[in-house]
Parts: sequence; structure tokens; C-alpha cells
Amino acid sequence: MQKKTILTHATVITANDQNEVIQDGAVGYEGSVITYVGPTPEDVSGYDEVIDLKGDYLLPGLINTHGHVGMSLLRGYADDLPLQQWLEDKMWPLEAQFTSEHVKWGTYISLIEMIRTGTTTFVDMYDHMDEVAKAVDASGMRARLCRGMIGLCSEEERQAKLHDAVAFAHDWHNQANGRITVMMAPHAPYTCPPSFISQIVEKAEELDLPIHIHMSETEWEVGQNVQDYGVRPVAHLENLGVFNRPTLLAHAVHLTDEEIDVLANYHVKVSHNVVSNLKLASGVAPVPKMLAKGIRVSLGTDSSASNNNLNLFEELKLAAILHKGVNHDPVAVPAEEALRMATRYGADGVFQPEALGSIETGKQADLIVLNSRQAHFHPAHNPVSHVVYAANGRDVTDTIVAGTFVMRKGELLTVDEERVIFEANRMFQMLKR
Ligand SMILES: CSC[C@H]1O[C@@H](n2cnc3c(O)ncnc32)[C@H](O)[C@@H]1O
Ligand SMILES: [Zn+2]
Repeated sequence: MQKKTILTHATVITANDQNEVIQDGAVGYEGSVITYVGPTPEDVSGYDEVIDLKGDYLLPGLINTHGHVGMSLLRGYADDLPLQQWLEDKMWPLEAQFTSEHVKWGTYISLIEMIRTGTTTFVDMYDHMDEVAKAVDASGMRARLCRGMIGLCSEEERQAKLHDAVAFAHDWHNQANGRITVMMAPHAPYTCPPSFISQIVEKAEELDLPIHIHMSETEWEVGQNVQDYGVRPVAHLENLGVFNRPTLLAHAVHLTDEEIDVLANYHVKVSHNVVSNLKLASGVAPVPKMLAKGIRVSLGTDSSASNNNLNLFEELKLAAILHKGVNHDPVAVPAEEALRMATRYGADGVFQPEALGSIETGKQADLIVLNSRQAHFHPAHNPVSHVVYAANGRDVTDTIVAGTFVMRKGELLTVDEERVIFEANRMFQMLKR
């Protein structure tokens, strides 16, 4: 018998098709699955556990669709640089020294940040992915994980990376009670020779997995692609058959209108990494145009080394306001749409729209609670507006994944925060800089 829990007297922001907000609402779940969404019932005697949320906001957990959690170990190590210099001179030399221990503690630091700021599902692309998967499993989080493959190496090393990615998929896809799923991830068109990308696509087909790749992040990348292959990145990846698989693109900053049409026709998903794109001076993605064409644009943080935190509430607010400013259009990315980017479209981005992204019966009980008894949530007449424009990650008091609390009343239940902070500092000190 599965445990039956009901959260009562909440302001339920469902993020469903009707953008329904239920005052004095309740959400019941059995095991990991939501079984009731509606007004708080008079009779809750059928539930094993009844938690009175006293008017707090109850939302679907946020979904972070692009990042590199191990890189939190490099937070603040290299700021104020453009992407290529940041990668080549700063990140890659330190990452070359990373062992699985570095990735383990970098991952745990990230998991703490995400749990504390209301992310319940994240996408990750990195190396030493067994450590990431083990930490996700132990923490109770949900993740779509990929062994990132950079092809700027010998053919032998490329094949070893591909072998590693396939083994990782065999070991971890649909594990941790389905909380861990996998994708195949060529790092980017400028770091992977075409033949390597084709091989990865072939493996993704064999394993029936989606593709996750960085694309068109900088102007330099687009120019380099034209110089090397005679076409821009979208046509290049289309020619290599990438978009014949379900695909999640990270960034997609530099796109023409025609390229947006191509991505829309293939139902390609996009992760918008607004803070990282601004900090690395990469540019501003044409999000309103993509959304207008029906592209599912979700939110990603990228890593703490280019962000410099994993608090998705910052992406949520910035996505809602930045595009208004740059397009001189106050209705660009309205609050409801921004919230969908952090929830519903995130579920599309991880290819699990039927299970995640909104509070609806039959979906997973991935839920977060925000303390509504704070000045910045009042007057209390427009909860969605408050969540998008006034809230911040520190408002999150409870985080529930698959029906299990991973944070309750601000206390982490699955991760030893003090130990993680100690180990992360120790691992960083061991790196040669
Ligand atoms: C081995 S896959 C992960 C690889 O990606 C690098 N990375 C981190 N952030 C970005 C970004 O914004 N664009 C491109 N590549 C990025 C990271 O340093 C890892 O080497
Ligand atoms: Zn990235």
C-alpha cells in the first residue's frame, strides 16, 4: 500500500492549461502520483498524512533544462570573460584535473542549491556521470543526465567517450524509480567533428534516446561553422540528422527567422540560459520569436561557473523582463508564459510532458512550497505575478520529488550540507591554478 498524503489550505498554482490558481486548495498524492487537485476537502480522513500549508503557495517543481552540476566547484574562479576564452583558458585546464571526487562534491553543492531554490528536475551534461547519477539517486532529485562528449581529441579517445556514454545509458536510463533518465550529448558543433556527431546520433537511435547539444551560443561559433562547413549550425545539425531525433538545444542565441522555422518544424526544444548568455556576453536569444512559432523554450542555468548560481527563480524573472526591454514590448513573455517556461515547457524539454511540469492528477508529485507570509507577496491578489516578478529562491520552504520531501521547512533531508561545503572547498583547493 502506498502512503497517501494531502497538502491542504494552499494557494495552488497549477500551471495547467487554464493557468488555474486554486485558493484554499489541496493536492493529494499516493506514493509518487498526484491523485487529487481541488478545494481543500472537509473530510481528509482517507489520508495517512495531512499537512496544512496555511495559505502558502504550492507550485509544480521547477525544471532546469541545461547545466553542468560538477562545475559548481569552479564558481567564481573565472568571471568576466567571453565564452571561448573562458572555456579554453580557464575551464578546460581545471576540468582536465577533475577526478570523480571533484565531480561528486561539485554535484552535491549543486543539488543543495537546486533543492533549496525549488528545482525538482534538472538536465546535466558532463563527465564522470556515474557520480552525478549516484548523487541524484541518493538525494531524491529527478534528472535527465548525459555524458557530454567533446571531440577535440584523438579518434581513440572519441570512441572511448562514446563507449562511456552508451554504458552510462545502459546503467542509468530509467533508474532510481524512473527519476533518472538519459540523453546522448555531443558537446557542440564546434567541438565535435561531423562524423562523430553522426555516430552519436546513430547510437541515440539504437538506444531510443534524445539528443542534447549546445548550439549557436555565440557569433564566433556561427562564423566558425560557416568557415568550416559552409553552413550555419542549424543547417549543419539538420544535415547530420540530429533533428530527426528528439532534440534539446542549449542556448540557440544566434538564429535567423528561417532557422527558427526549421527548429519549429522539427519540434526541437530549446533551453534558454539567459543569465549565462548575459554574463559570457554571448547575446540575447530570440525567445519571443521562438515562442510565437510554437517552440518549447524552457529555462536553464548553465553552470555555476558562468551564472554564478543555480537559482532558477533568477532565470524566471529575467526571462520575463529582459525580452520586454530588448524588444520594447511590455507584453513579450508575460508572467504566465514565463512560469510555463520554468515548468510545462521544461517538462517538454526533458521529454516527459505527460508526467511533469504541472499540478494535475496522474502527474508526478514534484512540488514546491513558497512561504506566502512575507511582505513581498502582498497585497495577495495575483500569485502568478508574485512568483514571477517578486519571488526569489529563498522563499522556498519545502521541496517534494516523486511524493517524497527532500526539504521540509527549510531543512534538507537527504544531503549533509555542512559536509558537502567542507568537501567542495577541500576539492577546489587541490586543483592546480
Ligand atoms: C564535457 S561536456 C561539458 C563541457 O561543457 C563546457 N561548458 C560549460 N558551459 C558551457 C557553455 O556555456 N558553452 C559551451 N560549453 C560549456 C564545460 O566546461 C565542459 O567542458
Ligand atoms: Zn552548457
